[in-house]
Amino acid sequence: MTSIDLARSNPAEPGQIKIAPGARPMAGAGLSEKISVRGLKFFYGDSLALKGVDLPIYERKVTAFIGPSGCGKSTLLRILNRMYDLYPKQRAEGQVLLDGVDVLSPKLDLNLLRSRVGMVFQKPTPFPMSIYDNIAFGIRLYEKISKSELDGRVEAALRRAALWNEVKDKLDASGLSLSGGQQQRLCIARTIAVRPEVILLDEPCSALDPISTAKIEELIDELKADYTIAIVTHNMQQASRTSEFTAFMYLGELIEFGETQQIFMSPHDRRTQDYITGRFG
Ligand SMILES: Nc1ncnc2c1ncn2[C@@H]1O[C@H](COP(=O)(O)OP(=O)(O)OP(=O)(O)O)[C@@H](O)[C@H]1O
Repeated sequence: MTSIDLARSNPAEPGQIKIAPGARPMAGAGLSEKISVRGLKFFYGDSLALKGVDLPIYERKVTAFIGPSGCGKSTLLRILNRMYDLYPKQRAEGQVLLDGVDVLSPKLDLNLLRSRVGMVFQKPTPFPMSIYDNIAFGIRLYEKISKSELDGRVEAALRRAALWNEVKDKLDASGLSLSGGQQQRLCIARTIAVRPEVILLDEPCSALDPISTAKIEELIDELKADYTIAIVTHNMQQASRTSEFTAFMYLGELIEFGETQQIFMSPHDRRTQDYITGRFG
C-alpha cells in the first residue's frame, strides 16, 4: 500500500498530516530517498517555525515546496544545508538524513555539506568578480587543480547552465554586468561547478522576466537527470511544470506531500485545494 492509498483509506482530520511520516509514495518504483526529513522542528529564538515535519526528498527528482507566505518553505530549505547555522539563536531539532547521515549533527563538516548541497537564492547573487572567477572561486575552495583543468570545469559549468554561448567571449567581464536572468544562470553554474549532489532553489525566478524564467525552468528540467533538486516557489504553474513531487505547507506544518500531479489534480486536504485554486495565500 502506498502512502497515497494510505491517505485514501484513512482520511485525516483537519490539522493532521495526511501521509504517514516517512512514507514513500510510489515505493518500489525505483525511487531512492536522497534526503529524509524526520520530526523536524525549527526555532527562531523562542518562536517555533516548523512544528515537526516528515518528508522524503527523492534522488534525481524535483520536489517543490509550496504554501502561503510565512508557512516555513524557506526555513525548511535553509535547514537542508545548515544555512541557518550562520545566524545566532536559530536551531533545528529532529533529523535530516542525507544518504543516511544526519546533517544536523554538530560534528558535521559544514563546508563539505555545502559542497554536496548547493543553494541558489531568490535574488541573483554573483560575487563582485569576473564571470570566470565566479565559477572558479568555489572550485578553488574545494580542489587543487591545474589551470587547464580549471578552464575546462568553468566551461563545463557554464555550458550546463546554458550560459556559455552568451558569455564565452567575455569571461573577464564582471558577473554583475550580466542581466538578471544571466546572473541567476551564473549562480546556478557556480553551484554546479563544485559538483553537488543536491541543489536547493529558493524562489529562483521571482526576480526574473518570463523569458529568463522559462530558461531557468528548462535548465531545471535538464539538471534533474543528474541532481536532486528542491525548489521553493510561489508560482503554482512553475511547481506543476518543474516538479515530480510537491510538499504543501501551512503554518509550519507539512499538510500534504505527494506526486505533483496528484497534489494538483486531486489533493486530499481541503487546505491544499484552497491554496492551489487561489482561495487563500
Ligand atoms: N530571521 C527570522 N527571525 C524570526 N522569525 C523568522 C525569521 N525568518 C522567518 N521567520 C518566521 O518563520 C516563519 C516561516 O518563515 P519562512 O520565511 O520560512 O516562510 P516562507 O513560507 O518561506 O515565506 P515566504 O513565502 O513569504 O518567503 C514565519 O512565521 C516567519 O515570520
